[in-house]
Amino acid sequence: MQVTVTDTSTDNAETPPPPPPATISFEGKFGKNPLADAGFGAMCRRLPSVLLHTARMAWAVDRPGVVLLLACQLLTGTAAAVVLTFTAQAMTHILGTGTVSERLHAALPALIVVTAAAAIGRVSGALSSYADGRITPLLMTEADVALVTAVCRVESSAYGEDGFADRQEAAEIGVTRTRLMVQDAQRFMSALIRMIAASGVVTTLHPLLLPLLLLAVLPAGAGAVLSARVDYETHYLNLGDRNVRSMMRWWATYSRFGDEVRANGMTGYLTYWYRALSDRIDQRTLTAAPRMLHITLGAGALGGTFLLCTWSTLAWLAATGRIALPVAATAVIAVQTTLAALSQFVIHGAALFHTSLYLADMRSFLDMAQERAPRRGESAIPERVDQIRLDEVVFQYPGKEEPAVAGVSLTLRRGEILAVVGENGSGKSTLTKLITGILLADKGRVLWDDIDLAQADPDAVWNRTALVPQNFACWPLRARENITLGQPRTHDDGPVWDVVDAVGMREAIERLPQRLDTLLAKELWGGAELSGGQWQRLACGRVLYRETPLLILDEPTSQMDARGEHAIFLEIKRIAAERMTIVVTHQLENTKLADRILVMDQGRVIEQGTYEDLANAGGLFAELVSLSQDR
Ligand SMILES: Nc1ncnc2c1ncn2[C@@H]1O[C@H](COP(=O)(O)OP(=O)(O)OP(=O)(O)O)[C@@H](O)[C@H]1O
Repeated sequence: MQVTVTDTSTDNAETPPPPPPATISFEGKFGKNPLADAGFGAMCRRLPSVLLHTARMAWAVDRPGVVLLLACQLLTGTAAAVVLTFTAQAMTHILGTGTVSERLHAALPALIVVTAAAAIGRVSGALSSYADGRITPLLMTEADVALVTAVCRVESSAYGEDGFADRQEAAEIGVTRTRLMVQDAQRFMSALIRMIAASGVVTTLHPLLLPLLLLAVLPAGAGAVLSARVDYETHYLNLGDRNVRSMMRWWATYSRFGDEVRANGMTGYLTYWYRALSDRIDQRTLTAAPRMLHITLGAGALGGTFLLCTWSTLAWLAATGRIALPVAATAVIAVQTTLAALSQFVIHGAALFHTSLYLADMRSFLDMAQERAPRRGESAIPERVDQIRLDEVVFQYPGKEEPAVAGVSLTLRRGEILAVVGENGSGKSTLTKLITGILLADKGRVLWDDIDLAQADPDAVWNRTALVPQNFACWPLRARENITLGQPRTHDDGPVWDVVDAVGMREAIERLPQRLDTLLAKELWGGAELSGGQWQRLACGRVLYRETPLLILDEPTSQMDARGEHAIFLEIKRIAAERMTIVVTHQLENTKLADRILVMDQGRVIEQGTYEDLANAGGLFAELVSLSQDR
């Protein structure tokens, strides 16, 4: 992905104007719109597979609904054919010879059939809508859940891949379009059935009429498909900008960042930025409008001309006595009905095609996510892990020049507390991600009791890890779930309160309106908010609750007061004998509790030892200690 920031500053302006949002253009395989080379024929050929896919998805969520829908479709089509055929019969009688009452009498049976068939058509139409109403919400939920599950399951390295987030955004739009999927398919099918029925009747009246009618509606169909293509092209061009815009929208409006936005005077720039990006998106959309107009006008003119030919032909056939007058009258109705069915057929075919473009994005993202799901092997990890060993481990983030971890070897034993220190960007967090198997080493191995993480079932590994990352989540869930999230439920709250005590949160939780049941999201009705340090205590409580053989805390106390910090480190020491503990910290005083300190620099371990050893060794650690004391 290439990001270009255009600078609009001018030499003579006193202060340069704010920079506009970066222009994002895709390169590589996502640089090419999948529709760019697709012709009209290719697009039409897509419809059967879309219908099949829709049917399969619908079948998976609601079989009775699909059966009902199909039965109603057939019934609607048959009813339409019956209406048309018997209307023709009734017409022949009504416009035939005899007195009015004789003619009406003769037409009565046909009229009764027409009324009954029309009623059946209406009822089955209503039942079709009911079936659609049953299937669509289930389908949307399935698609939505599939997307969320797929994203939660990918290897975490996928997040850093170019195009992943934008494909995800496209898939999100696909999920919302699922709403139209069954409706479009249903309307298309019903128009198809009505069209077949009506065209059969029209052909029996005169063979010339059907080809002429087809010609009259084809331009409308082609126009609708071309418009769908233009719409999708615009959507494709706007995808990157839309994605950035929705991210920025969240950051700018999320209440948790509201103070920073206001107190730093960011509101003006953020709203300017949002407006500028929205204008850019609108600009692309507006550029498409004249193209759409040309397509619609062209299709309308061509279709109108052909329609005129159809009516003229019908008039000519009647005037020259090639068809009888009652047949001509029937033909008028049949032509109208066929025309309507044909128009519906092409319009809904185009709509189905349009929807399918977005659904294809969803499917291709799900495939992409599936390809990026962990495939590491199934080696089990024992309940008890006694040792973790890193063997010349190297890891480089995609697109980076230098490895973040550049050949680290170390052994961590059960009962040991390891502190990892080093300057910003030295590779500490990346090292913890490699130890937990969130990232897999490019070179070297990470062994848990001789089991290589590259071959181990990741869920088994993560069931035995507990991690407080630097950027931990403040879950909009109840206080209890903020501690138990990821663990099986217990019968009572005893173990939860034990952890609450360990992180010194009892008083704060008891003051909440519903104690452990309080929803920790002030934005939501009945919710409450915690302070930054309290949230951090809760995040520490969450990992302590897990009782796993590996405990990793990355800057766990950066927002805590001295009492909170003291409580956490006391607890870490108390439970250390049962597990391996890693603490990443910039508070060098806190490393005194560690059995061993690892000092990292540019992805390498450059010093290790106890606090006393390192503080007197005259190396980087000693320098950092003296800087921290120099106030
Ligand atoms: N997701 C990522 N994608 C690309 N590069 C990354 C990513 N995360 C970290 N890096 C890079 O890897 C290097 C090491 O980062 P890491 O987060 O491991 O450092 P750290 O020692 O934990 O830093 P800090 O003390 O600031 O938390 C840095 O150069 C950083 O820019």
